[in-house]
Amino acid sequence: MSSISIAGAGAFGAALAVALAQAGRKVTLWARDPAQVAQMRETRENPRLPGVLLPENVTLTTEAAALAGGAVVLLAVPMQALSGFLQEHGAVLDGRPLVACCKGVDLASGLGPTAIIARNCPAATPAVLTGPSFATDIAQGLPTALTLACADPVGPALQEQLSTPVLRLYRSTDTTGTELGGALKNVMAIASGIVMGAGLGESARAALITRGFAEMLRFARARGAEAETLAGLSGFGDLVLTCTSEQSRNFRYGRALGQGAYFDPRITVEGAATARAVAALAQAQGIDMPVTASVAHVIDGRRSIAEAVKALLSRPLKEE
Ligand SMILES: NC(=O)C1=CN([C@@H]2O[C@H](COP(=O)(O)OP(=O)(O)OC[C@H]3O[C@@H](n4cnc5c(N)ncnc54)[C@H](O)[C@@H]3O)[C@@H](O)[C@H]2O)C=CC1
Ligand SMILES: O=C(CO)COP(=O)(O)O
Repeated sequence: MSSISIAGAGAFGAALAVALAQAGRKVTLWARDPAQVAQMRETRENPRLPGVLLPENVTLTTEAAALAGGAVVLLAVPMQALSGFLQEHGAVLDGRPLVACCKGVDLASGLGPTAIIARNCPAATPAVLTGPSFATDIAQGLPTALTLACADPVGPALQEQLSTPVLRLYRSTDTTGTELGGALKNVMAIASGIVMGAGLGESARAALITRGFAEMLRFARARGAEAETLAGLSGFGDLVLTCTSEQSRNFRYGRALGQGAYFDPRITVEGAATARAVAALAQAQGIDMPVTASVAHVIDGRRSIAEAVKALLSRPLKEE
């Protein structure tokens, strides 16, 4: 029985733990907060996944050293926490496959998760697991398909280790395209939420998703990704899911912006920091990213939504 370690016991880390344990894997799930671990040990539930029991073969720990027992380690902390997590604990994790399960671009460095892994754990094999999947769906055992990207020949073995009868992984070697698909779709989900919250209509949302996808493709290709990757689960697939579902936190955050409503700042919204990071990278490299720039402007209060919409609609007419 292969053993899998998961760092980060939020909604996604816990959901993956449930899915993999139910498929017979021995799972070690790490969280930094001793009170949260004590509560999960007692109730066998994760507060973000009410009603879902953590199987017996999930061991809960606050000791990062215990993660080193896994043949594979999944990194399910939020993107902006990944660098700090690996600076603190990378030494015990180095030398094995480290699979980033977070979506975004690090604001401080402009790097994606695989580059953050490589920088902190030079002997590790970086990989990415991402695609259209709400944690609650995975935890309930609903059918889900994800992309597992790894540039190393160990990719097929990882795919086997992390697939289950209901969690179907497709393999890729394009780590750049795969991680950018997951990062950029969150920015578009915020934009989509803004459109709906501001009452701009479903036609405007369809236009936004389509032009947003063109922009995702432009940015990813400029950074060496393959266009086909962006047309897959971790680009198009996750874009469709999060731009159209009220379950998406990025969508709900955008909708609150569009409505001028309050949004709880404790909720993880990966697209906010990523919009800022990508807008800065695109500007520095001369890549046209009007939707991303508008999202960054609105989030930072540099433009009202009305101003952002006016600016987008008054761009010079062009070929599709
Ligand atoms: N929730 C979902 O449906 C899905 C989430 N993801 C991705 O998974 C990643 C994690 O998201 P969620 O689990 O949903 O977030 P969450 O908000 O449910 O949980 C985040 C967890 O990370 C912990 N954490 C925060 N900062 C930390 C740090 N510095 N060191 C260690 N732990 C830290 C928090 O205590 C919390 O337990 C994100 O990148 C998200 O995009 C991917 C697919 C689905
Ligand atoms: O990435 C996700 C689904 O694939 C989850 O989306 P949110 O982070 O917007 O909730």
